[in-house]
Amino acid sequence: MTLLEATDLRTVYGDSCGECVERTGDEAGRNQCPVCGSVVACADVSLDVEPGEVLGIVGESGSGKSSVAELLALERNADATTAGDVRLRGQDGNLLDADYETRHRLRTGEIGLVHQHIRDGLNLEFTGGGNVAEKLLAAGERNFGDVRERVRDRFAETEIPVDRMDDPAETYSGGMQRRVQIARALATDPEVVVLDEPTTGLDVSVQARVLDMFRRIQREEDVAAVVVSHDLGVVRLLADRTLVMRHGRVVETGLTDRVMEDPHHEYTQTLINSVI
Ligand SMILES: Nc1ncnc2c1ncn2[C@@H]1O[C@H](COP(=O)(O)OP(=O)(O)OP(=O)(O)O)[C@@H](O)[C@H]1O
Repeated sequence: MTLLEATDLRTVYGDSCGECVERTGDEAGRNQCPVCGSVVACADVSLDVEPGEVLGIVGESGSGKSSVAELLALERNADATTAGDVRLRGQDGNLLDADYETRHRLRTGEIGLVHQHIRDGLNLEFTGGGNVAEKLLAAGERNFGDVRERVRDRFAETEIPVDRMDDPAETYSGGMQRRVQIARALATDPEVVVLDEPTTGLDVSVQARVLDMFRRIQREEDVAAVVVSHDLGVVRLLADRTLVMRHGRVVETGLTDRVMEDPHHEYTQTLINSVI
């Protein structure tokens, strides 16, 4: 049974004139409405994630990936800017319409998010361990000893030196901060984690180690994930299925191996050729 299902996700920045969606997208070759200037960050985006599956979302900068990630991670609710339907197995109704408390509960318990920018995902003045503990406390854990034990386990699993647990996160290297973010996202054993550009700001050798670490944990714990990246290599390494975005629309979707080896859409072909 599908774990996470999203239908017709849409985010439009600006006072939409009503023609924005039909005047933008892949065929129109732009994401900005020529009539009113609104930016259609994403529209008509539908996807599903099976339990334990990794879905990749790839596309160039500005193609709408983070906008989709924000909606999937329940960072936003339906408002004048956004629309769509997000459902999680075992939960009632469209979660974009859910009240604040329900979304907060799901964000602390069932859906983890690794933000693109460290500053959005971590409080750098807190200790590294405190950043992970905060998530457990928000989810209702009250026993200090259990919280510390859990943080220690997550540090070990994400390969952060446990003896740095009580140091401020701002004293960590970029790779360690990214690992803390992943440890935090996984702290409460969520059903699904959304990783938005997990390699941003890391040099290549650190990127590879962080991705290998995530892949190992993802497989061991069988947690589902949505991995958003402009980097085909990241998606190729992690994702079972891949969705390609351009100008706020999905232009191709399929098994990652198929998309990489036999891309159907001209844009996907260009993306792949630019890497080879
Ligand atoms: N707050 C905002 N106000 C206006 N436009 C925005 C806002 N946030 C994003 N956009 C625009 O929406 C479009 C999609 O942005 P989004 O961040 O979702 O793309 P992306 O594929 O994740 O790119 P990147 O990897 O560079 O973040 C872009 O054209 C962007 O400029």
